[in-house]
Amino acid sequence: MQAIVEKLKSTAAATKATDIRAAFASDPQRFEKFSVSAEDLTMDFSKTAVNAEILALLVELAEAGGVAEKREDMFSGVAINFTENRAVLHTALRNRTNNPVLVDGKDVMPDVNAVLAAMGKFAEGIRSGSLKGATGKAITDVVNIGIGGSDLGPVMATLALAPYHDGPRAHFVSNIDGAHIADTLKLVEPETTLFIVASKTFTTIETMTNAQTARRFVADALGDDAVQHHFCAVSTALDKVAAFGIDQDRVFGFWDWVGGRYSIWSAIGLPLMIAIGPENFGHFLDGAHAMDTHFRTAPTEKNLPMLLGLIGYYHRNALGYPTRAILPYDQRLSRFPAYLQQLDMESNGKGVTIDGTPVEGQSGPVVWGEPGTNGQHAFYQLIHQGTSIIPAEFMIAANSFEPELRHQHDLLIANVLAQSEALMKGRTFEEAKKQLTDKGMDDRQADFIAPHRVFTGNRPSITFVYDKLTPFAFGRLVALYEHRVFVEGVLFRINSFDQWGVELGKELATGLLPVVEGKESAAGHDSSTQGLVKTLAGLKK
Ligand SMILES: O=P(O)(O)OC[C@H]1O[C@](O)(CO)[C@@H](O)[C@@H]1O
Repeated sequence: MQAIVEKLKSTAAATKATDIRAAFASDPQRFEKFSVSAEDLTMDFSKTAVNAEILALLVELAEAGGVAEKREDMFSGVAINFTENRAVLHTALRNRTNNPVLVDGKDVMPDVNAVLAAMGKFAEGIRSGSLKGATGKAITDVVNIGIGGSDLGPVMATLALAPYHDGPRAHFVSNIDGAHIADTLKLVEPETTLFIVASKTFTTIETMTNAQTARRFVADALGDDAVQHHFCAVSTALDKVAAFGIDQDRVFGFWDWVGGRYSIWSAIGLPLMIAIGPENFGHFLDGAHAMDTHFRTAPTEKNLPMLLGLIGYYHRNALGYPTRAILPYDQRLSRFPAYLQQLDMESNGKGVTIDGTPVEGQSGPVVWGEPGTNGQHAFYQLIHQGTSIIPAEFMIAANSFEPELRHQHDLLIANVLAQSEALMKGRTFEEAKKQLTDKGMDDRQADFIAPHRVFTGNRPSITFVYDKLTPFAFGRLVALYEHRVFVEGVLFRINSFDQWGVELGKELATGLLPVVEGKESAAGHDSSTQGLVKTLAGLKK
């Protein structure tokens, strides 16, 4: 692998691959050569430092890394999450062909389908008003209580598919900060609210604490007996849910082979299903399944997740770019960057390979972003003229849900195209100076000002274009990014499916609570922690 990385570096230098502007100038066919489509979804990577030689090396890299073999291991239920001895089968949750998927010799599809059917029945009951609250009133508000993968997927997806939202209002509470649940409870009435307690493990302190607060909210207003009518749960830990006191017929299970950050396709998607209905939820699964099939069958040079992952790896390890910006030109994808932060950084933010040795080179980049055009008026300055190169990933639909505002959508499209063009082309000193002198500035002053108006250009971006953000298109987009993370993880030679890096802080927080509450001394903690405990205690009212 390292040999191919070295070859990528030397080839990029020898072929001047990073001079993207020159590549466009010399090849009018560049877009045709370096873009791929699957149905209405097109990925344009012509504005990256890729040329025929680099592409050939990336294909070689995928082969050397054994990506195709690992991909089959994942789809066929091999326990590739070896540190937890688990298969990784979120793809089974959207396996719309229903072909058997075996885990330890047992087909998981009957269970998957049974939970999906139970979710559908429950969601329809809430949506139609046949499942009522304790006082006989229909449910008008659903509050999902979860964190990480038990929150980010549902909240991001419910927002993304807002045009399909015809069920009760949806709210999401995640933070242990009491402000989050307090502000949410002000918006809802106990009699007409359903709380979904969503936790894979059913031990997460944030979720359990918020769930207890919500339970008091219902019990104080309507009595203890009412609680069962206003709660349901989603978890893999059915025994723990029973101990919380939620009725068995209001519990929707999933399995340890579904990672938290890959769980939106499971019963964790219940708030989304209640919001948009089971049929649209099914289209969302269909879209992901279409991407799974594409990922599994398309040749590497035409395979969207493969190319996205290979270019991501190339950016990180051959070109040394430390971050990437996710820039959806779609307000409804405003939480997509946050969702991808967990998906990507919790999966690939590791420093140890599957052999237990340090990662050679770099693993996952910092992922960040905001929707356009808001980002343009905030941090794009740095992307265009800063000293770090930040590969940008743009996404835009050809059609919006507001045909009456077509002129606004055309403006949005013009903006996204302008950004990728500006990043690639830039503006030379001569061009900048001419603009100034054309406006009447004298030569000396123009020489002084022009350097500040130079854009180096050659800044890479990938643009995704699709028809419209339907449930199908959205499911396909999320699955595309999941598989990209997979491809990069294989190339980094890490286990993308555990998350031990979140444990230490959790353990220390548990130990620090009695110290913060003043029940135990801070002795034994470092002097900074002791000092902060003391300062906070001094301010405590
Ligand atoms: O669904 P749970 O078990 O409450 O976990 C929530 C989140 O916490 C994490 O374990 C990280 O702390 C995530 O991986 C997970 O999505």
